[in-house]
Amino acid sequence: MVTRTPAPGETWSAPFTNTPIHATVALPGSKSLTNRHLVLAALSESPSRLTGVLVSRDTDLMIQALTALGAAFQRVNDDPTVLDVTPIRLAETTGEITVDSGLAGTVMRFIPGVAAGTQATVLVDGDEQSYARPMGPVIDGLIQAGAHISANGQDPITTLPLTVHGKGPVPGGAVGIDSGGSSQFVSALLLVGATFGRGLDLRHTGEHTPSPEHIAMTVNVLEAAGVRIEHPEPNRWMVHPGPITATDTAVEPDLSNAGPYLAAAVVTGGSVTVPYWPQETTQIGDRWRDILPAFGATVTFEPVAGTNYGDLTVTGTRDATGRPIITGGGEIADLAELTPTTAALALLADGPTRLTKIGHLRGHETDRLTALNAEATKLGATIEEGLDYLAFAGGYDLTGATLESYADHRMATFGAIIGLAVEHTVVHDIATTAKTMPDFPSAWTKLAAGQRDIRA
Ligand SMILES: O=C(O)C1=C[C@@H](OP(=O)(O)O)[C@@H](O)[C@H](O)C1
Ligand SMILES: C=C(OP(=O)(O)O)C(=O)O
Repeated sequence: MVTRTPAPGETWSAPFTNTPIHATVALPGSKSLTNRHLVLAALSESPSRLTGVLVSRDTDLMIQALTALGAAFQRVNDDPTVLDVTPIRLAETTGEITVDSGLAGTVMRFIPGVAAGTQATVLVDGDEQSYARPMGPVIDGLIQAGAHISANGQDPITTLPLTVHGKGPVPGGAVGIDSGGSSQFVSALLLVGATFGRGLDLRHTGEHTPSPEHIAMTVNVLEAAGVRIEHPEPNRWMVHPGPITATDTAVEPDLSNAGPYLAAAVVTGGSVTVPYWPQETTQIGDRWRDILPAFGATVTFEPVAGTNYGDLTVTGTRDATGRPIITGGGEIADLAELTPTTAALALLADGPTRLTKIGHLRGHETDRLTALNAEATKLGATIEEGLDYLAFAGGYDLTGATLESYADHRMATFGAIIGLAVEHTVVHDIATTAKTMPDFPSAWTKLAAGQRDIRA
């Protein structure tokens, strides 16, 4: 099947089907793991090889940023998913450098700490929309640790663009920040803590830390790279100073991006299998195993003996007439980046769903609570938007509409899921999925057309 990739900004008629989808979908590498491994490989004492690297806008931006700071990435056999990484020599990185973060939270939050240890002046900028994303606590934390950062007179610094004045190893020590706005503030500091002279004793001073899975992921990859890190009490992490020794690593498939494909099984009453699903993982996307049954789906897992992976299969339910049955999801908390996909299911469900503890999503690629409310209204649904929750009554009679993406890959895939079940749904700027899944429009079109083997 020939499918044309829509250009940025183009509208895209989301494919609709009333035939149950049955497919196996092979997913590319995890964005969150790829960008953590890239940073640690670049800060490592010795070279390493990464396989299963995600090729997307966010990961390209990370590679470009680390290259600008002195790392080198060599494709093996011309394969962009296999990279040999030559680390940065921080003391030899000098001059004036500009880093483009695009709209990537991982780049804008993780790079300033790396830049602080160089001898260069590093301007960290991004898309205009990135200026709305919170940066304050991570910059404050780096300054507390002794880094030198300025931002055109902003005091305190709260947003991009900003300039890091690298002056060699950051002294480090005790740091306290409120990471309620994003788990990436904690992750960013932990990732570079071992390069600080005294290491890092980090406390989160606020109440709620969003996305605890992503912090666990950071701790996990640091430990795999030989960094000693302690978590003596909730909201406190101690990183010992010392070398980072990244090893050759295979990146797990992106379980968050599995979401829309698995949701396709639920909304059509079909079944979708994702191979290479890790048996043990820190990815938040592993929560689909619990979330999708709440909407009435069945989830099975077939481990592949002797490996850390297996086949995860999600099967939707249909009534006697063949109509897909989606039950209300009930109350689900702390979904972070899984929220837009889950919201699509909640809009298509017969019963109520309440998504709570998602207030910090107002600082994601767009204000996702406002965006989901606006797009639900266009489809004919009335939902309740609280400061940090969304409530869906369910049983809506949705009508097709032109949905906005807001430069947000997950709002674009939200539109695609709705379109599978609601005829005449159009998604504006589906190409924004390139942030983490450049092949999404063509893979989704093939899926909807009944192709059984999909490479996403
Ligand atoms: O560290 C990471 O890789 C991420 C952390 C989370 O950020 P928040 O804690 O801001 O939700 C998540 O939503 C984002 O997609 C990726
Ligand atoms: C919040 C997200 O991304 P970022 O890494 O840019 O924060 C996301 O992918 O849903």
